[in-house]
Amino acid sequence: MTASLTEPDARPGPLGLPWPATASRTAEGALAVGGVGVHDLAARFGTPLYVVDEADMRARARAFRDAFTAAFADVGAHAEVYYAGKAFLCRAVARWMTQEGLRIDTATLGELTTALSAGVPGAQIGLHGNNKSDEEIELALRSGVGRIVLDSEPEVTRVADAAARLGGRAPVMVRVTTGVHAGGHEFISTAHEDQKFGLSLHAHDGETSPAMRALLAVLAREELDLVGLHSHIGSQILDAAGFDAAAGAVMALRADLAARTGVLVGEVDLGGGFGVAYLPGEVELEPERIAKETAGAVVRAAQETGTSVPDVSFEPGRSIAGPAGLTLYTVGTVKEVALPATSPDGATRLYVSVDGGMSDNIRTALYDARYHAEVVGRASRAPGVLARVVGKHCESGDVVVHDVLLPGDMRAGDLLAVATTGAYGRSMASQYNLVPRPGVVAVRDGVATPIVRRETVEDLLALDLG
Ligand SMILES: Cc1ncc(COP(=O)(O)O)c(C=O)c1O
Ligand SMILES: N[C@@H](CCCC[NH3+])C(=O)O
Repeated sequence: MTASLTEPDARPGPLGLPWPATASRTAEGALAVGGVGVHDLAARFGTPLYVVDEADMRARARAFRDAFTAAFADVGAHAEVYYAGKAFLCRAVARWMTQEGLRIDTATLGELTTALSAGVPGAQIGLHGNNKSDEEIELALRSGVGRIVLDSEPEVTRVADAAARLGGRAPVMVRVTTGVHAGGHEFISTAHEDQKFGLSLHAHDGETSPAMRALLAVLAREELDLVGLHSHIGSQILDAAGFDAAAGAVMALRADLAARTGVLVGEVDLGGGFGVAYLPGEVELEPERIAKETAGAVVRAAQETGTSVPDVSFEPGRSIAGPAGLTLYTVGTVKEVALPATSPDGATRLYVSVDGGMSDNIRTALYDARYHAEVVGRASRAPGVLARVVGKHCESGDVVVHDVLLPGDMRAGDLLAVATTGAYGRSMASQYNLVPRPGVVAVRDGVATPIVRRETVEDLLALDLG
């Protein structure tokens, strides 16, 4: 049993983290988000349903933009924030982010096309990807994206050749692996990163690192404009120290390139990865704190390397979308399961099955992620019992919430919400067991607006060519 288990609390009033900012309990004990009650949402749109608190998501985007702009203006530099679309992207979200002054980071043809189709100007879009297709590179170039982040040496040639074919130039960044791998509370420094992204700063031949080789190759191609260096160290990071180390490593590479070639790269992107609160009592990495700490780190690195402070950019995804979203489910089977006598969790566990599962939230199965859930359709005075929220899939690992205290009087038909599912929920959803993916509804000022349609079994059959 985890230490973070808290007694279910259905008292009226605002809920606070990990719930969306506008979430509150009505006097009857039901949850409302964005001024819309969960019974209305379930009746109008069905369950499972992803619900996004639009005001919260916009406010989070603004908070990062404002914090980075202010912290870097203080040290004479310009900062841009790219919303990482992989967390959750649809046209409405792309428009919200653009209206709040953010740019959009994309990583595939689908994300790039969605951002463009929302009306985001190409110049405000970045394209990532460790295995970009020709189609992705060409669309990026044709739509005039602000930057293509190169992830390997062959890609230098591929993007330059594509630009030459199209008769234009390509603004590029080079993504480096700094040896800092961060995630959760931990970060470990390693000389090599045994993973697929980016170009190592470590010189295997003792002379020129893959990152430096790629940079020299970029400078040798007249179709390429080297606009920046890029580093992304991990995700769900709650400590600024990893960014400090990464900034130092990237700034050292920037100084080294300048010493070798006279080219001082204008921008450094330190990626995303800012952690959020998934459970009651957890804290998130505050925008002001991470902005001030990274600005300090970049200035220190500039002083140490005797170079100017570059412009910077960041790519938060989870910290903008995650806490603004929840998933609403209807409870089905409720089963009390006897635990082995040796179990530290007590005599029984209540298995609460919901009408979705690992197809709408794979993070629990994939990363052993922890979530918080509450009964949100009613108040209950029943004492909390140790429960596990599971889905409807044919898999014993189909768990949505490992451990949570739920009222002992849980029953079929109850509405249950899982908090902090706004990032990497819908965007990583599957149709496992031919379960159609849930839709997404934005709630704001008492109005619910569907922004992604729920799939139907007919949609699935339409893909099936018989
Ligand atoms: C290159 C890059 N940028 C940004 C992000 C967004 O990360 P997060 O959602 O943790 O902020 C990721 C994902 O980890 C990424 O790979
Ligand atoms: N999808 C992951 C994060 C990966 C971020 C992409 N580089 C998650 O749900 O936590």
